[in-house]
Amino acid sequence: MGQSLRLVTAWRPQGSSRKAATAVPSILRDFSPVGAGELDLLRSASTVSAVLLAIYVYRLLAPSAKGSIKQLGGIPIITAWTFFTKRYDFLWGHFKKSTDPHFRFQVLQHQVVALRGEEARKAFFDTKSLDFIEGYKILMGGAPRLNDIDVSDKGGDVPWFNKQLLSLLNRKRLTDALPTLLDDINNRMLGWGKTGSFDPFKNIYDLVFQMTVRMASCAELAQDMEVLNEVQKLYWTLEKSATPTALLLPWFPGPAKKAKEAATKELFMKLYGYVELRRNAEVPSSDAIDVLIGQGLSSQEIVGFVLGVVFAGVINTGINACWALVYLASHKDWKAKAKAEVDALIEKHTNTSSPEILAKRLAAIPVSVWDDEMPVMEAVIRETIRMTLTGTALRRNLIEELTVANGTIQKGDFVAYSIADVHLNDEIYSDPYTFDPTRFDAGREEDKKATFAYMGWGAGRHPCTGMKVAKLEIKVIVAMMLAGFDFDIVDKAGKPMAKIPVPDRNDIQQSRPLGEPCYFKFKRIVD
Ligand code: HEM
Repeated sequence: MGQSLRLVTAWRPQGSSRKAATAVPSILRDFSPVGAGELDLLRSASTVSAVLLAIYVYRLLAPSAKGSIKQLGGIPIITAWTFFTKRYDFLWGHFKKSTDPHFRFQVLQHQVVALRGEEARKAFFDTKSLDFIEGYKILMGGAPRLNDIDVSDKGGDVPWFNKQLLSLLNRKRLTDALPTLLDDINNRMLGWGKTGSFDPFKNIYDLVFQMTVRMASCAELAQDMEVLNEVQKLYWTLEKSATPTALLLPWFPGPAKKAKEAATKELFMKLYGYVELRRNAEVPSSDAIDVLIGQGLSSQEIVGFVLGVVFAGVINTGINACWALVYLASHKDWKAKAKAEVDALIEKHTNTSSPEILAKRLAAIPVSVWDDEMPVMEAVIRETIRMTLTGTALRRNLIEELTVANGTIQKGDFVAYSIADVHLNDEIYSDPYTFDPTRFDAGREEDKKATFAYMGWGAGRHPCTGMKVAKLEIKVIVAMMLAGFDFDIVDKAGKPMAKIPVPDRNDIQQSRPLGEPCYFKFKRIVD
């Protein structure tokens, strides 16, 4: 096990490593169920042992019988533990050992099939029998389940959730929300002072949290900083309660389960209070909670919906707002291009000689322009998401036995697809670890090289329904930073970073930089 972990840690899923896996010595070493010292012993053992070893290795290397998917050996609880603690290394470490498009392993009583390759990807995202909610519920955790606190929950009804989301996040509503979102950002930024430094993985997440709550709930909650901070704390308690123990032994009455239930209850009660407050208000507002009340939803349904938006939105939008800024700060040419784009729009859509603050001037740029007339920002966000979104999509096969890439997926099996399989694949993206937004330009279009080669917003049966609001939030945060501040990326000592930060691909929750943390040293240049 130790040896396999070392191999795992050193690996990165570039196409070349897959090719390397076909070289005989590497295969022998990787597939060997014994350590190097033990192999030496075996080499000097009797002919009988050598023959037995040869048969054993042959059986491991021989093509699988039709329909069978190789099963990982080892102790299921240890396999499962690594799947939860270092998911990226776990999946790619095992893929490295073979050229197969799949392998199978056990997580307690559950069977999980990991897939890779174009055929598998297409099946994964297009097949009806592979259920989205069931996949994430058990193998991901995090999001609260109201059923756990004896409250009926529509959270598992994705079409219902999407319908509410689309009714709330249309262009008209985003237009109405834009000035308030920019005010929220500005107020937070005023709190940073005129010069200083901050951890983007704290301050930018705080911003995104407030913006997400603003879009999904009501003004009373979004602007009460004290309650908002409490809600945010509960949110992170829940995100972090998805410990291996809590996921593997959900019935176990340990501290993680207790903390999760207490946080779910408290969060539910707080949000419920705001829904009731709005229900009893004399004058309805245009905030999300009021719209949902107007549509006849019960208070429980509204709380479930608000929680759904927060859990679907905060992490992804937060991660990508942070990394877009980190990549821009690390690539001065792109930072200059993106800033020029924002400055040109301010120039075009606002009166630059007016004394209005930057947030007000940015709010005067129509949402249609934010959506459609920012090619540099679009490419930066697209490339940022390609580089950061390398986590694992999950499904559960609920309806019927399936054959995918010649392997049988039984009814009840879980299925895992690591998005790194496309996003960091050097047969699709040249030099995939380098930030290069021009890879999407006409003439190159690397994201069109294979089926579902770009998975940034999902594909097939479950495309992201929050894309528009997420992009708008990232763009306004980045625009406020570019137009309002001089900022540089620095290390803890305030010195320029020695290397461009890389996301920790095992950090499922926050995708913080691997190794040394980074900070932004800033100076406010436009109020
Ligand atoms: C930069 C931010 C975001 C990124 C990169 C992102 C990415 C994705 C991806 C890759 C999927 C597909 C997952 C899968 O197939 O397993 C997805 C689905 C989804 N996303 Fe997002 N997302 C973002 C923000 C948001 C926000 C802000 C919301 C809600 C307000 C949201 C709501 C959803 C929902 C509801 C689905 C499932 C849709 C369905 O099953 O029909 N996302 N997202």
